[in-house]
Amino acid sequence: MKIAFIGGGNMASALISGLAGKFTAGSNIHVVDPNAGALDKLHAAHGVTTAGTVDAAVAASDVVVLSVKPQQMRDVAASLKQHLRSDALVLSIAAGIRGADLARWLGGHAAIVRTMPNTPALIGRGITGMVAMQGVSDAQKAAADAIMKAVGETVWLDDEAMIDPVTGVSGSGPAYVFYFLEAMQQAAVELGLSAEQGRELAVATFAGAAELAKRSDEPLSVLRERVTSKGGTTYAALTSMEQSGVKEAVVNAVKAASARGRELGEELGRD
Ligand SMILES: NC(=O)C1=CN([C@@H]2O[C@H](COP(=O)(O)OP(=O)(O)OC[C@H]3O[C@@H](n4cnc5c(N)ncnc54)[C@H](OP(=O)(O)O)[C@@H]3O)[C@@H](O)[C@H]2O)C=CC1
Ligand SMILES: O=C(O)[C@@H]1CCC=N1
Repeated sequence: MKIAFIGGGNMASALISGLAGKFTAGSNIHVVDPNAGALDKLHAAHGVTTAGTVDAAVAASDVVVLSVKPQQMRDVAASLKQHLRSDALVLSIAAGIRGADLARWLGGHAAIVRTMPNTPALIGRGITGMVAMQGVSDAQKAAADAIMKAVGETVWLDDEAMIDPVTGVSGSGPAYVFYFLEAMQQAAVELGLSAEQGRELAVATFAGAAELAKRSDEPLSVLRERVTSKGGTTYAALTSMEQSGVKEAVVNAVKAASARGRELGEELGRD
């Protein structure tokens, strides 16, 4: 399977790192991006072929992943449409951009799967929300699933509108985790530990707790309560978080990301 990426930035690089040499040989992956330095790095790391603009290798690809910023998508689609094979599967990873708009910009191309991956794909631990537009065959749906499963888990959605909530939870989610880790590290340092110790303790705690939650069938609240001894240290911390409105702030943040996804689609889809 030949896969072309249009846009070789952060998320494309994470996907390519997860796919090259595992799902398919790096030489089966072609990356188009105007930044020569980024292309050189991807070529050196994974043996992918590269180009500065859409070219014949894109036209020869079975799958074309659209991995430019949402604001760049309309122009990219316009420059891509005359090169796109009618049977090529298009995977869009862009936040917001609606399938119908993309199909129109691509001159009525039918086979489009909208996806919302996340950067842990880099280490095969991503999770991708996916929705197939009408016109995607079962074989193409299976191919899209196989590509994204090669870099982690997949969750298929029936309703395209649900891709915005997925963006809010898991697409943007790694940034919230890193933000929380930064706060835990800062607290560790303020309490006298070194930055390295703070990072090690915080990261191991997050990874361990997340893995425990993944392997458990119990409600998350039960797992939390097991850490929380009556009148103890965790109780003191959680009471402080409640008083500071941490849960509400997180809920509002996820909703803000989801709303921004919907807004981007509306803004950028307008003719
Ligand atoms: N980062 C993430 O965690 C996630 C991102 N996404 C989605 O992935 C997409 C890319 O995001 P991200 O990787 O963060 O963004 P980046 O800006 O890192 O990557 C986009 C790349 O596309 C390049 N580009 C611009 N115009 C063209 C063109 N005409 N042809 C080919 N390449 C072009 C950009 O170059 P230049 O910088 O010079 O413009 C840049 O290198 C977005 O749509 C985003 O919504 C989805 C899930 C998670
Ligand atoms: O911040 C963004 O818009 C992209 C989409 C999800 C993660 N990063």
